[in-house]
Amino acid sequence: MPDMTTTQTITPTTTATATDDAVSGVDIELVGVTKRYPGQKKAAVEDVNLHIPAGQILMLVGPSGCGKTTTLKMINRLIEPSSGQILIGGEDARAKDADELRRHIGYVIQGGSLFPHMTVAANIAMVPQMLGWDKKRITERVDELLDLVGLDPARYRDRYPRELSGGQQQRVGVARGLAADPPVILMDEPFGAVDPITRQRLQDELLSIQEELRKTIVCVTHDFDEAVKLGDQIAILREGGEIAQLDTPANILAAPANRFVENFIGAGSTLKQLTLSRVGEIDLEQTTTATVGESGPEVLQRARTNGHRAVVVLDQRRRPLRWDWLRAIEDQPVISDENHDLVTVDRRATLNDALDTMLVSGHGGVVVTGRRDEYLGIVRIGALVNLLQETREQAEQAMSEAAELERPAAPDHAEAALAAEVLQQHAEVPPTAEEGPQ
Ligand SMILES: Nc1ncnc2c1ncn2[C@@H]1O[C@H](COP(=O)(O)OP(=O)(O)OP(=O)(O)O)[C@@H](O)[C@H]1O
Repeated sequence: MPDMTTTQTITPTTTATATDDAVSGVDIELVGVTKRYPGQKKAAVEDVNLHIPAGQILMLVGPSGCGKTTTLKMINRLIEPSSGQILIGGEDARAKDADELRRHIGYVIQGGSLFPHMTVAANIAMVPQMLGWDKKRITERVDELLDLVGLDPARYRDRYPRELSGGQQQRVGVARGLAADPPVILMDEPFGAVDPITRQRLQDELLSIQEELRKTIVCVTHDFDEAVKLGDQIAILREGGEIAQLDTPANILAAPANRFVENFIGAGSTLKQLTLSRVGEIDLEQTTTATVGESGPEVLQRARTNGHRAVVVLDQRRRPLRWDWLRAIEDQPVISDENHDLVTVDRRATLNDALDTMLVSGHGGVVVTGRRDEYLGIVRIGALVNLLQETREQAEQAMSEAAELERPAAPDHAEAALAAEVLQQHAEVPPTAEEGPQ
């Protein structure tokens, strides 16, 4: 048995232990793993020790060239380690046939990397086909997966990748990674090639899928916010695959282990705290809603009685269509079904995602949706300011405790004050003349 004393172990989080029954992932262990590329003097990855418990997401981040991809690809042996041991579910990965090993490890990369000459269904079905599944089982599985990643099977299964948007291709890539229900999924910059709003959606979807399936996921990203959002734990690597810090996102933000980590996290660690909280975790504000087809004057009266200056218009299935100022309602004898492509956020989005959307909204807030895109409420910048102020107070408390224990200092509270001020200003911006009510 190898010496495990120096292995960095990820402590299971509360969520991981709460529903252990549902975990379909298995443990991964890297023991003294080194990769030396031919002709290179220095090892790309040297003596890495990691233990990723079943059902958790580990995010690998670090500067370019530090060995993230090399570490990831050694797990499914797309890159052969020079030395060390890799255990997946307690079994030695290096003792297995590499092709066989890869059939039981999902692999998702940037852009989905779909085969252009194959339909969506054929792309997803690749591994199940290699595993010899029968046709009926494969067809059912393809449809089930398309549903899971939010694509209507009837509409998309026979399309070719060029007939899909970047985000849809990435969804198919995720479906393909999940196809044979592998316990382990490796992801290399999975959402790197899509626009920020689509990226948020894909991240939210991945979290929702993971809530259900509880795979063991190792994911490389350049985006520290993405690591904070998705990771149960984050490993920050420095050159040679050296682990500068391995911990939960909250702990890394609150107490960076060293100067390298501090620099890597960069400025704005207080604002990054917003990435730790989900929209669904805070009290949503309720505003007046109206349903398409309702009497405009009645809605107007209701909103005025409630003291609201705007109304969220919902379709018959309670999905938000637009956010009208009262002046717009005055022009509608009957509430119209006009769709303004309102940008909403899912309850699983982080407060940071919500802030991005709020800052471009004339309402200083954003509409929040839940299951099946149904309206849940709204969240305003003011609520985030309050949260940051609470975070600052907690940070101050932590700092005084840390000072006693001579631990590294927690987040910079001067920065929190500044951030809160900036947000306060945004919260106070009045609606523009055209948008403004009365
Ligand atoms: N096939 C190869 N042959 C030689 N050296 C390589 C090879 N692949 C990677 N390297 C080197 O190994 C080191 C680690 O590379 P790796 O791709 O794992 O880093 P990374 O952290 O994923 O980088 P990036 O964020 O830029 O993708 C780098 O110095 C790189 O130049």
